[in-house]
Amino acid sequence: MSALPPLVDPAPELTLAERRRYARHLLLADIGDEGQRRLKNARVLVIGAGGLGSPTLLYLAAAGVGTIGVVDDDVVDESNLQRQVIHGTEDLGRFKVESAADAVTRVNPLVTVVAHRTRISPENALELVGQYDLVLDGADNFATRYLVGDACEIAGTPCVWGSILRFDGQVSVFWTGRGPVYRDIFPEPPDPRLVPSCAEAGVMGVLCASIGAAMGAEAIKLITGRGRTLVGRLLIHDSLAATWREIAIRPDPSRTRVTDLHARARDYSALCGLPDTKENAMPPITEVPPRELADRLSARESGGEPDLLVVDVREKAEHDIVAIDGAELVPLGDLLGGVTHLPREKDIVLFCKGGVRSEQAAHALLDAGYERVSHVPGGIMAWVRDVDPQAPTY
Ligand SMILES: Nc1ncnc2c1ncn2[C@@H]1O[C@H](COP(=O)(O)OP(=O)(O)OP(=O)(O)O)[C@@H](O)[C@H]1O
Repeated sequence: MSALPPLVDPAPELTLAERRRYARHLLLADIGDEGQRRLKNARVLVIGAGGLGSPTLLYLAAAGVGTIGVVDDDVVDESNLQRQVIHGTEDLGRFKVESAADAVTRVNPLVTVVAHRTRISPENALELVGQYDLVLDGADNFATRYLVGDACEIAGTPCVWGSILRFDGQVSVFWTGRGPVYRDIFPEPPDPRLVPSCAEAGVMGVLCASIGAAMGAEAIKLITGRGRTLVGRLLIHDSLAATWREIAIRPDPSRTRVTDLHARARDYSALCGLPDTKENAMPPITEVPPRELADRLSARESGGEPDLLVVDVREKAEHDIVAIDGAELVPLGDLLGGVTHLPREKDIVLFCKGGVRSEQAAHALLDAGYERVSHVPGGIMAWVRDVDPQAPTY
């Protein structure tokens, strides 16, 4: 097997407590005392304490990776617990980085965990990545994947990348100078209509363990310089068929290297949810707060507001959990794909779960020549909070 040189120098020595704890690693010829000391000296940044971040963080901690950074700005939601096993029911509503940091310390108090309670963005990505030897990308959106891939390319840092959707997963290692990077394999951001998120399409929870464990193994091999890594290979897992296959991947020599994250800010923000820079900002969409929408829907009931058309751009499965009476369901993909044509004379108010998809739908309608288009900031989650607090959330 052709191994890469170890990423990290060994720490001077292991303590007695460490020797006891890592005894089963010390027995392995390919880890042993030296490999364990390299793990002790390693600094690894995990992007996202969600589905993939959960198992990778727990296993990296258990394995004795000396410094583990975790970056996330989200809080634990009930719908996360089906797969984000680093969080428990008692952690609902807590910041994920805080809940994850507590879990890491419970698993292994000998490692240091650094909680970065923020969203990785073009402004902070290089500074964050620059503090670590290795990055594990467990984010759930393309904007972040491109951003993390670009930041790692600029910093020369290897990135263990994983992705999951429904019953399928993929994993690889991107490392400039050694093999391809994310943009070599996925040169252009995909059409947002073709890339549903797990929140829209669903994901089998246990898949996080399969892909997260593969990511953790790559991290250990990179740090210790043992085994054959996934540099130059993309592993594709179909859990329904119980197959793992691999394809060879290589750098694209014609690709222009990314050297400036800010120049790419539009790419990231256009994809999903990262803030636009001032020069790239799209015109703001008129906002209809939930209470105002409730008033307008009541007015429509009694004959006022005859032109009001409220459109829910979420998926049917989400609509089945919680809905707004009197709204019409037109999933974003159908709306953008032209499957459904909304009447131009209506006063259209769009909403989704949190306000991202409805804003995207609003821009598409305005681009298509519609004039009376607005959306509900914060989506149905804000509606539940402000208008219908008894309704279920997800
Ligand atoms: N730019 C980013 N910076 C920091 N954390 C991020 C960024 N993008 C995504 N994440 C985090 O990555 C994690 C991904 O987790 P996961 O794929 O399980 O989805 P989720 O957002 O928790 O759940 P759902 O999509 O079902 O609402 C989330 O906790 C999310 O907050």
